Amino acid sequence: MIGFAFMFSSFISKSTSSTTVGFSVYIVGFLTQVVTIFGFPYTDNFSNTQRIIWSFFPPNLLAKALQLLADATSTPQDPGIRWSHIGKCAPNDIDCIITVSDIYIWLVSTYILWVSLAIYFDNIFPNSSGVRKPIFYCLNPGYWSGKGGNKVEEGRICSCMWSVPTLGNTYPDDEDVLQEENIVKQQHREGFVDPNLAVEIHGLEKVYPGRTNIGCCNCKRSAPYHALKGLWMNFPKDQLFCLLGPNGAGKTTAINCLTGITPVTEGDALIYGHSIRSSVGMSNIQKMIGVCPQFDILWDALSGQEHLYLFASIKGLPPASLKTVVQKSLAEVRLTEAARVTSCSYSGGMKRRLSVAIALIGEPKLVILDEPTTGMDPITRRHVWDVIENAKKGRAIILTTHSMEEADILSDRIGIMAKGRLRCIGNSIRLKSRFGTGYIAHIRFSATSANVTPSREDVTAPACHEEVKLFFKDCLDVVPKDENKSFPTFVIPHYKEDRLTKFFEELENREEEFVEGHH
Ligand SMILES: Nc1ncnc2c1ncn2[C@@H]1O[C@H](COP(=O)(O)OP(=O)(O)OP(=O)(O)O)[C@@H](O)[C@H]1O
Repeated sequence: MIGFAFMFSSFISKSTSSTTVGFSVYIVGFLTQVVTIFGFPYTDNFSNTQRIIWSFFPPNLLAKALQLLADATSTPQDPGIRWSHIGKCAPNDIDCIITVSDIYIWLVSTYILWVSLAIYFDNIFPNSSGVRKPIFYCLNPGYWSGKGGNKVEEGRICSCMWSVPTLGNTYPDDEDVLQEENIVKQQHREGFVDPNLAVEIHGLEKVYPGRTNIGCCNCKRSAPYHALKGLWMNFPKDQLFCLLGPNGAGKTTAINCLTGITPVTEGDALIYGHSIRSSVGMSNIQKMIGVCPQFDILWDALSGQEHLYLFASIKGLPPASLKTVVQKSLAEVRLTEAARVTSCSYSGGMKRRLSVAIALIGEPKLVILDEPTTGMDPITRRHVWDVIENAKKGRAIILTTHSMEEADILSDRIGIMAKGRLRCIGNSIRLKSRFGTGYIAHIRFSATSANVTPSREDVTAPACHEEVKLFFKDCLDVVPKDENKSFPTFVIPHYKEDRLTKFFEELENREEEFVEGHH
C-alpha cells in the first residue's frame, strides 16, 4: 500500500490535494476489499486476467490474506497457518486459487513496481521550477554512471517547445563590464585557475522556452524569453558580491542557474572549480553552498529550532555539535526566544531571519542570499546586515537586493543587471563616482558636540553620527560606510535636495558643534 501511495504522490503537487486523493484512495480500497471478501475474483468463476488486474491493488491482496487467515482459524479444529505451510492451501479451501505465499510474492513485487513507477514519474513530471528529465532518461547509461546523464528539460511532457532565438549583439557598452568580461574570457581561454576565485561565470545564458500548451478547448502560446544574455563574471573568495537590478532583470534566474534549480541554456559556471553543468559537479556544489531563496521555504509545523536541527543534520554536522551550532545560529538572528514556536506563527521578518540562518548553517563556502532582508523593519534589517557582514569571513557571498543602501553597506563589489545583461560593475565608490547624481556631504564633528565628551577618541564616537543619521532618516543612502571614521561620507540623493539645504542651514546655526561641513 505504501508503494502504491508513493506512486500516486507523483501526480499530486499540492498538499491540500493529497489529503483529498488520499481519502479517496482509502474509500476505494475499502470498497474493493468488501468486494474481495465476497469472493471476487479469487474463485474458479473468474478468469486469471481478472485476478491479475485485481491483485495490482494492494488492499485487495491484504483482504484476501486476512480472509485466508480467518478461514484457517475459524474453529478450534482448524490447523491455522504455519510459516512452513504458507505455500499450501488450507484443507477447507476447496478452490485453492491463491495461497498466503502467493500473496507475499504479489505484495513484494507490486511494492517494487509501484516504487519504481513513483521514482520514474517523479523525474519525468515537471517540478515546481518546471524542470523535468526526458521521458527515456533511465535508458541513458550516463544517468546510471553519473557522467553526463543529468540532462533536464523544461515544460510539460505534452507541451511543444518553440525554437530558441539566437542572441543578438552581446557586446557590453560599459567599460568596466567590458574589462571584467575580457579578464574572465582570457582566464577561460588560457585555462587559468585562480585559487582566489569562488565563482567563475562563463557566458551564462538562460532562455525560458516558449510553448504551445494544448488544453481541451484552448491553445496557449508564449514566445521564448531570454532571461540571461551571456554573463561573464568572477566572484572572489572572502568577498560579498551584490547583484542589483530592477524587477525581471534576471537576478533570481542567475542564482537559480548557479544552484542547479534551473538548467542553463548556454555557457557554464565554476563554483570552487566544479561545473554547474555536470551532475557530479553539481552534487559537489550543493554540499558547499547555503541558499536563502527569494521566498521562504519553511515547514509550518516545525519550529525555528527544528528547522536548524534539520538543515544542520542534512549538511552533515556531527551530532555532538548540533545543539551548540543551532543555539549560536538562533542567537545570531535573534530568534532564541521564538526558537520553539512553530514557523507558521512567525512574522515575515522572522521567517526571513530563519531563512538567513538556514543558509549560513554548516559553514558553507558559498552563500547565496536572494533579497534576504525583504519585509524586515529597519532595526532588524541592520541587525541582519551585521550577521551577513560577520559571515563574510572565510566565504564568498552573493546577495541580490533592491536596496542601494544595503548594497552600499555590505558589498565589496556591486553588479547592476537589467534585461538579462550586466550593465555596470565595480565597488560602490566607483559606481557612485561614475553614475551618482546626488550630493555627497563630508561632515567633520567637533569634540565639543553636545553628544560627545571632549576627548580625542570620542570625536569618532558613533553618538554624533547618530545625530546626522536621525536628521536624514528618511533619506535612502545616508549611513556612513565606516561608522568609526571621523570624516563620514553621507550620500544624499538629488531628490532630497530640500533636506540637504535645511541641514546646512542648521549647520551654520550650530557652527560651534560642527567644525566643517560642505557638499
Ligand atoms: N519559469 C519561467 N518561465 C518563463 N519566464 C520566466 C520564468 N522565470 C522567470 N522568467 C522571466 O525571466 C525574467 C527574469 O526573471 P527573474 O525572476 O530572474 O528576475 P529578477 O531580477 O530576480 O526579478 P525580481 O527582482 O522581481 O526578483 C522575467 O522577465 C521573468 O518573467
